[in-house]
Amino acid sequence: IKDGWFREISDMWPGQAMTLKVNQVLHHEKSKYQDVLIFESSDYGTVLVLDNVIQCTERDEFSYQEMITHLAMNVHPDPKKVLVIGGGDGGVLREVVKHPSVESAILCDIDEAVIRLSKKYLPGMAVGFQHPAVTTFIGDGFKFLAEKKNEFDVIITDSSDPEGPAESLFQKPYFELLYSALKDGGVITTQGSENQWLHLSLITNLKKACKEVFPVAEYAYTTIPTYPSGQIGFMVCCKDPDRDVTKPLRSVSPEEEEKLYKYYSKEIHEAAFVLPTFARKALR
Ligand SMILES: NCCCN[C@H]1CC[C@H](N)CC1
Repeated sequence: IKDGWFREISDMWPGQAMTLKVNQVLHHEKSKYQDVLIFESSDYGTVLVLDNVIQCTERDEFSYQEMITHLAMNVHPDPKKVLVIGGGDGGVLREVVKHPSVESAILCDIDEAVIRLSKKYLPGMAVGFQHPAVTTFIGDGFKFLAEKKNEFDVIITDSSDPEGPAESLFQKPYFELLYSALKDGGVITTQGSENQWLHLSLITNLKKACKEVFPVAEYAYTTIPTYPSGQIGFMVCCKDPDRDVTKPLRSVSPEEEEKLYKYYSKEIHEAAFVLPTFARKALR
């Protein structure tokens, strides 16, 4: 933080940096895995930063948390058992438990500090931990998954970026673990390494790795002001070769949508998979 501004400078997005005006630093510590910074911004509410990378802000987190969750949940006919890898701020859990079909929602995050500090400073996201169907594990998601076979209907990988503790969650062996931990017809979403403006080659490789493991693998994106270039993408994959993940299997009325969501809707679900020509060509 310099002269009252936080600057998200990283070699993952060369020559550009989101800056947010800081009112006050609320907490700063070195956890076992990463540097954890939480500050009160002037216009985006409380902000969580890990290793100098913005993870979420109170003002726009709903875009990411809703889309990474409901793009998966709404293309599964009856999701009962859900796993979240990462997601220590609790926002994805808050979204998962909006689905009445959910009997068990398990979260596995490697860093207890993120969970502890989200509960203290980000109550609007950490509310997800309070639901009775939720169980939380602290540990390496990669190792956690290796012991699970044919267990989950939906697995959401809500991780930080490929540089850091989440590195192994962007490689093919991880997608093989996801595949075997899913029941038949299971669905996964993962944070798709940033966006089409910055990392099109990374996304091309990610989609290729997913297609070697899953019969269905599609890339979708959402707009979110505080992520680099104002958007972030997701891989959405399914074990069922006949599932069209670009259209929700289940949806509610527009009135009900306005009660449940601030970003997601069945129209946005379909639009999220419509890519600009340069990206569509690269991801063909
Ligand atoms: N639930 C927190 C979101 C974590 N995902 C982020 C995606 C964009 C990245 N630059 C940082 C992590």
